Amino acid sequence: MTNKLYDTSLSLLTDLYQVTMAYGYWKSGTAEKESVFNLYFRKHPFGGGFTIACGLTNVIGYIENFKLSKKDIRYLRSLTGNDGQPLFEEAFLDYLANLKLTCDIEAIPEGTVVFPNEPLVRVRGPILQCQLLETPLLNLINFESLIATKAARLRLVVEKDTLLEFGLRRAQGVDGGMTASRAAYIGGCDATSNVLAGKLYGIPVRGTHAHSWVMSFDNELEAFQTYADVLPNNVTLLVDTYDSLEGVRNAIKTGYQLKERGYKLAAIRLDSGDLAYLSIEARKLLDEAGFTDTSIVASNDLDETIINSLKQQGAKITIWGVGTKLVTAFDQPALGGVYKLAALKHDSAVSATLGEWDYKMKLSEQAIKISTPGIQQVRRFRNEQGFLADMIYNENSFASEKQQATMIDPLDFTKRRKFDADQPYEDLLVPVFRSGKLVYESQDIHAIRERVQTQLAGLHPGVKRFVNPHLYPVGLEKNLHEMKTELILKLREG
Ligand SMILES: Nc1ncnc2c1ncn2[C@@H]1O[C@H](COP(=O)(O)OP(=O)(O)OP(=O)(O)O)[C@@H](O)[C@H]1O
Ligand SMILES: O=P(O)(O)OC[C@H]1O[C@H](OP(=O)(O)OP(=O)(O)O)[C@H](O)[C@@H]1O
Ligand SMILES: O=C(O)c1cccnc1
Repeated sequence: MTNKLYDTSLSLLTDLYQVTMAYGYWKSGTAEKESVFNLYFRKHPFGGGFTIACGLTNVIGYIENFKLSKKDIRYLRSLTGNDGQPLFEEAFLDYLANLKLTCDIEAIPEGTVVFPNEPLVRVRGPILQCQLLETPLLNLINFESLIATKAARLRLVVEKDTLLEFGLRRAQGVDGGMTASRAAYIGGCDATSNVLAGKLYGIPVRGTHAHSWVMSFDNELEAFQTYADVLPNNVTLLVDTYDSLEGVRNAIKTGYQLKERGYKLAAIRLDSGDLAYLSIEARKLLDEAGFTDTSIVASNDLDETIINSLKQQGAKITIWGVGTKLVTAFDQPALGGVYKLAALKHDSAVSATLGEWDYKMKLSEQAIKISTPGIQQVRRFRNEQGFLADMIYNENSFASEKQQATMIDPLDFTKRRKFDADQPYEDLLVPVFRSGKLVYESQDIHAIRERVQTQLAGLHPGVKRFVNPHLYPVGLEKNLHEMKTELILKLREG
């Protein structure tokens, strides 16, 4: 486990209703009933065409540390119902105190591009345990996937430029800041200003200086020169405290002195005003003075739309500092991931073979909210150019090895795609826990970050466009589609 913020047990990080339902299962004798739940989302964030799966490392940390402590149990014992009597009986609290998670968990590795309705995490095990995991899993996957997706969008816009995450001061609390720094790096940032995230997660840290540094001196030039004296090997000067272009001239004077000492003026930073105009003018001044390899950093409420516009305006910025709008996912503050029961084993069943499962689904007046039953896996078909389509199938009604497949478009059942048995594919869900034991080797954060870029390269450019992106094909395997349709009809009939 790499996320040391979660070293202590957070076993009560769940909604009360998970614990009351757990009590209900225990009391009615169904706690051990084997069930399968899927975690998925219904709509991409930010009106985009893709989402980046993120948060699995923290899920692993959470589950590995799952154990209700004596204090947790004491707290649960103190809870009362509306008659003032204890909510839970002692024997149940004993059961919880000795509870060890024994679930099988499959998940799509972090850094993978994912699409609506695909299970990102699949949990199979005693229903009481699966139920308790609903809230923490959603909490851990929703936010990190959201921020990683935001960062990936920024990366698409900045292309080869440097992208710095500056959000800690505006993040949603300590955990919001830490988690966002991790996910932002995975999504495509090059570094963070968050020193604790650097220490705990091994993310590169970068930074410039604030206006207060300049304001604490009698004049800007003295401030710049003192900074260059103290940290000659890390000089990025913030030039906009009084007058940006005058600031660039002072930075150049400081740069000459640095050159004489064998150092260089690494960059200047613009933090207000018209960033296109100022960067173009600053570039001219720097180039005329021979500082052609001094970079221009920009910050100030940036997001992917503003950066895109600045690039189109010919801004001479090559380092982008993005804070608030990245770490708070400003334009869409939550990913709407959900966790739904998809299968329940018959009482009589003793082993998991075909026919022993009751498939479960939730109906809704809103078609988008109808869940999909089955023990699901996601098969991603590809060719040399990239990803072709994702097909969700039920492991009990479709062979896991190579076979011809028919995928049905969920928006138009008459649209079908056939994939031959020799079509290259990858099954996205991989084993993470077996009977509660970790069987997955997590990749390091840098490898996960690289995975995001190779995954994005597999997508058609239309899917990555921000305005009305092309819909990447995701469908149900024919047998699963038929089972789902039958089940809907059965449930609607009565
Ligand atoms: N050329 C530009 N095109 C599009 N957006 C820009 C451009 N230059 C700056 N912006 C963005 O416009 C927003 C507001 O900048 P504006 O210059 O109006 O105020 P400001 O510089 O932030 O003032 P303050 O001194 O309060 O920081 C910021 O989000 C900034 O990133
Ligand atoms: O704008 P963001 O994307 O959140 O990036 C981080 C901002 O934080 C700093 O500003 P500061 O805290 O001094 O506030 P100010 O720029 O609003 O004055 C920095 O100068 C950036 O402007
Ligand atoms: O290092 C910087 O320039 C920085 C860090 C945090 C927020 N804004 C800017």
